[in-house]
Amino acid sequence: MAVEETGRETVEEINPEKESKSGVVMRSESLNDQPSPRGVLEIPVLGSDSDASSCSSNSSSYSPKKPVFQKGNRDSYGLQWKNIIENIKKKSARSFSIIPLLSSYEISRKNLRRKLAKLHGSEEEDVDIDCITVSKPSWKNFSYSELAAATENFSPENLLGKGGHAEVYKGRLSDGQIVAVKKLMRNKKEEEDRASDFLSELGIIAHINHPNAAHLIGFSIDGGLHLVLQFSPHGSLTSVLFGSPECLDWKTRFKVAIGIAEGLKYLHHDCHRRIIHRDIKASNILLTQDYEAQISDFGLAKWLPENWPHHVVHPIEGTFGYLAPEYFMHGIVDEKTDVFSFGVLLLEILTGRRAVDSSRQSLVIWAKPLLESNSVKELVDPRLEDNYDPTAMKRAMLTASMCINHLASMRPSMIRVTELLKNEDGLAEFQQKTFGGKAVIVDGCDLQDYTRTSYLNDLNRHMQLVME
Ligand SMILES: Nc1ncnc2c1ncn2[C@@H]1O[C@H](COP(=O)(O)OP(=O)(O)OP(=O)(O)O)[C@@H](O)[C@H]1O
Repeated sequence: MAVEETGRETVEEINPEKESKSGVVMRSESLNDQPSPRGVLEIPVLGSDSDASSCSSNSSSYSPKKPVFQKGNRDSYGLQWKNIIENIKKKSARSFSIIPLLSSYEISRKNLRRKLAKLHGSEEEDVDIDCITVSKPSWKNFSYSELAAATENFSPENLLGKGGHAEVYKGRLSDGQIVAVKKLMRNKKEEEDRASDFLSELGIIAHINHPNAAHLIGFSIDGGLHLVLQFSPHGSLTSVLFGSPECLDWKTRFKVAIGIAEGLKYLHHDCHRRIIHRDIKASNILLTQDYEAQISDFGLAKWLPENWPHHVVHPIEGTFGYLAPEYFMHGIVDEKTDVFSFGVLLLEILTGRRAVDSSRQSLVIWAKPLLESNSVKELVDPRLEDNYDPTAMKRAMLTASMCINHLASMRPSMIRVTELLKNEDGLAEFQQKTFGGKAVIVDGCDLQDYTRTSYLNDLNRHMQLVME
């Protein structure tokens, strides 16, 4: 069953993002580091299932766990979640001029009840969603004054970064903890849409718990919408990879690549409902003190119930250069959309080149022939010189090749990607054979499909549309 989702048709047009004739909301953030606003949220406020699913792990010793559905147990977590929603509803009623949240809340509860009934194979009326709670540590509900004090009144000196719909400030809480405060900006977007975006991001980020995913500390709905996140001292991968005169060494690059792969594997395979991030890119990868990669910015993320092979969304949002062909051509969203973006990100890590360079050349288009001819030296970031592990580099190149396959079905799952990168099953299954002097990957990839130029044609056509 494919689920067609037609989000609101409003699209912001703030440079460098623009809506193409094909109805695609594009970001060209790799051209510069301008904000990349987004226009639409497709996840219903509460019917997003976000209140009914959980994925947890212990960050010190991670072991994926399925969520615990506890019927009839209105414990603190259930109440807390309910209170958040109620609070935002109240705030919305007070400070937002338009309040469809109340009605959409009821509709979403209905949706959730229906979906759960389907999953449980029971009648809709039988499912009591009020009683579905999950075990999870609590997050703090901050007041505006606490966050203002922590960030010195959101002073520009504490500004860590600015995205399309948020400003992120460094802050010190009263107990001394250093945090990142993500403040949703008031832009062209309707207030109600921002509240929905906030709930959607909160709903997902609050339910994930993995060393390679951003960690939520709390939130605030006082004086604006804020997420309080663990602070990442090295900022984003963009700044470390492209914005620093120092060359990121190979070992760290490879560790970051594996971390992102592990984080995506967790989102796709270890959560009760699969989570598709939809905006995997270098600026959404944060780095901890010891360069552990953390996937952040779940503003576009979507839940995908087990019996839904994919979503079909419109309009299409994302960042130019990272989008899979089936997504930008047809709006199809599933795990393989993220796998493609991961492939592009992996190429950025290997080559030191951006997904789209200053002359608007796509990294995928540039790298494909080099990957096919196994031209390691031409492909690898020249700043690395010869300081890399050639075997690991080869594995990474092969993995990237597979991830950017234009056919979604040919791309590996993130489980396979982590195995490949970590060489868990050796390179045997994944050898190269030489055909007419060309090295070609033969890991289940159809040779003809792999070497077809249709992706390049699609991408070129798409690029023309976007740039028009
Ligand atoms: N926890 C954090 N620690 C340190 N820096 C952070 C943190 N979170 C975000 N940042 C910085 O702020 C920038 C913007 O954050 P984020 O991507 O969440 O905003 P956004 O508006 O959602 O972006 P987008 O345009 O992708 O939607 C990041 O690229 C990063 O540089």
